[in-house]
Amino acid sequence: MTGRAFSSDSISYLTQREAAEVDEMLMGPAPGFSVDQLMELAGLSVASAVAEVYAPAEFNRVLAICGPGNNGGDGLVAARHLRHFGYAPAVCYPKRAQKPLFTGLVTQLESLSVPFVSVEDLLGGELLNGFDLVLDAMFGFSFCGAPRAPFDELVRLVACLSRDKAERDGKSPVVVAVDVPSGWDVEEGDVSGEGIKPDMLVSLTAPKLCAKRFSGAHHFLGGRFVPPAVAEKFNLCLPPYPGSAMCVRIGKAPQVDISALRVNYVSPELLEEDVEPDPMDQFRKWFDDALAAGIREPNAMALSTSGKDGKPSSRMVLLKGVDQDGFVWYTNYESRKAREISENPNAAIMFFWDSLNRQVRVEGAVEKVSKEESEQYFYSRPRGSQIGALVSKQSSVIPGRHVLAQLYKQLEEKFSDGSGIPKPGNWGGYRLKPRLYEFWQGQPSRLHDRLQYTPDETEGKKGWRVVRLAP
Ligand SMILES: NC(=O)C1=CN([C@@H]2O[C@H](COP(=O)(O)OP(=O)(O)OC[C@H]3O[C@@H](n4cnc5c(N)ncnc54)[C@H](OP(=O)(O)O)[C@@H]3O)[C@@H](O)[C@H]2O)[C@@H](O)CC1
Ligand SMILES: Cc1cc2nc3c(=O)[nH]c(=O)nc-3n(C[C@H](O)[C@H](O)[C@H](O)COP(=O)(O)O)c2cc1C
Ligand SMILES: Cc1ncc(COP(=O)(O)O)c(C=O)c1O
Ligand SMILES: [K+]
Repeated sequence: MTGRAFSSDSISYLTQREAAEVDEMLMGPAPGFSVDQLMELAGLSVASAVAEVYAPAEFNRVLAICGPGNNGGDGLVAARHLRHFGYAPAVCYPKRAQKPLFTGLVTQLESLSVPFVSVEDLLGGELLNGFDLVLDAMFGFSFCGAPRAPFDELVRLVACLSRDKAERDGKSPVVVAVDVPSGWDVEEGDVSGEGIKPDMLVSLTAPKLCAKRFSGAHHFLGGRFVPPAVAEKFNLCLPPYPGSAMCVRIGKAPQVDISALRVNYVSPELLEEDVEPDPMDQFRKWFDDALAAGIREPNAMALSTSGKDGKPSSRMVLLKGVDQDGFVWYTNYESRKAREISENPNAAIMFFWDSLNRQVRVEGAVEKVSKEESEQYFYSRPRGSQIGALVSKQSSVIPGRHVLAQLYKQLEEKFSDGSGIPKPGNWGGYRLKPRLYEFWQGQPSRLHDRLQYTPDETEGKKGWRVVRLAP
């Protein structure tokens, strides 16, 4: 019934030879990829990984240093995607490959007005300090020996950069290595001690052995194109990519200073004259915005209740209906929340729509929905969830997961003829009838917009009064 989480200890690392063999197979008769395809996906995954860690607002000026082989090609592709992501990349590409694939990549960058800088420009002065991020795409898994000119100087320059970081003013660029940190032995790592010391490594296809020696903060895997046949042939154990992501973090979780975690919200102004007179209409508008923004489960809301002891408790529930009478969700009528609601009908719900910088608070009294309404919803649920509702004595203490699995199996067998699963008597909906709403939208310097609605009656006509609250 359940899958086990991927353990980063079990991930495969490739020798230099295996890396070349995987490459060869990928471009062999089956699966028959072209180098252009793989390079495009590799470069896109590098750009995605960079964007996941280093936001364009803070790390805007990127220098991609590109080598003579395919690692350099990945750098050219990544620079193009970074440009589209809102970065301002420049490229240093001293030994240009003459194949159409590479000349095309250069033309594409030129057509985006991405500047090319020379080695002399970089070596000559402080130019490197003008960048926020250096992308090392000099050498990948075919590197061997010591870097030859002009890359010897470039590797030295980037290596100094990372080495001296502690002594500089903290403004020197971060370094992101593509597949293999340049100057490193593909298997043994930085044996000469003269390789670069990246802050981030994006391994492609599968990490190479040298990645075991990587001690920077961020290790990602990209190159989401390995078909099962190739993975099986090379016995590759690779982590799953989340959702539609082009990259996945494979290193340790980043160390962060929790107190420094903050986002400066920037949104359009939320003005009194722009909101709907009826807060339910305003809620629907914002809910539609949340749907359009692709927020996962925009109907997830925090529900706070408190029983007769006055001690509040909160949990998430899913909004399953909204109409002029209020907000509906479904649950177990013998759960903790149900007990608290039976003792005190006053409750609060809250939505937070992260990518929109929006929060909605609603307060009011709660009552059960009719049995018919609960039944109608119950029978619309997936069969598994219906059985789940029968299985779970919500909020009661149970000895272990096995109890749930056992009962689930029994009930599955009991109803294996496909007959309808009856709604348990202790399962149903609640409706919160609003008497207060607050629409919050995040703004810079914590000077957020807050518009609060409370019921109002003017000249016998029922409506809502809107006031602005200090943030
Ligand atoms: N399926 C995959 O795996 C995918 C792989 N992809 C990417 O391809 C990368 C491998 O590319 P690659 O084979 O072209 O080799 P790479 O490492 O770029 O360098 C070779 C060049 O460097 C040169 N060179 C070597 N040593 C040198 C030295 N000491 N000093 C100076 N130069 C030296 C060498 O010149 P040569 O020695 O032949 O004269 C040659 O020109 C891989 O890491 C990944 O990024 C993705 O695009 C897609 C999927
Ligand atoms: C996103 C999300 C949605 C949830 N939706 C519901 C729901 O609609 N109904 C429900 O009973 N529990 C839901 N749960 C589980 C509750 O948070 C909670 O664990 C459960 O209702 C027991 O709470 P209680 O012991 O306070 O009554 C959800 C949890 C999450 C994270
Ligand atoms: C225990 C429980 N009941 C009910 C729900 C409500 O959602 P659905 O009816 O879609 O299962 C959830 C959602 O997470 C839940 O966890
Ligand atoms: K590299």
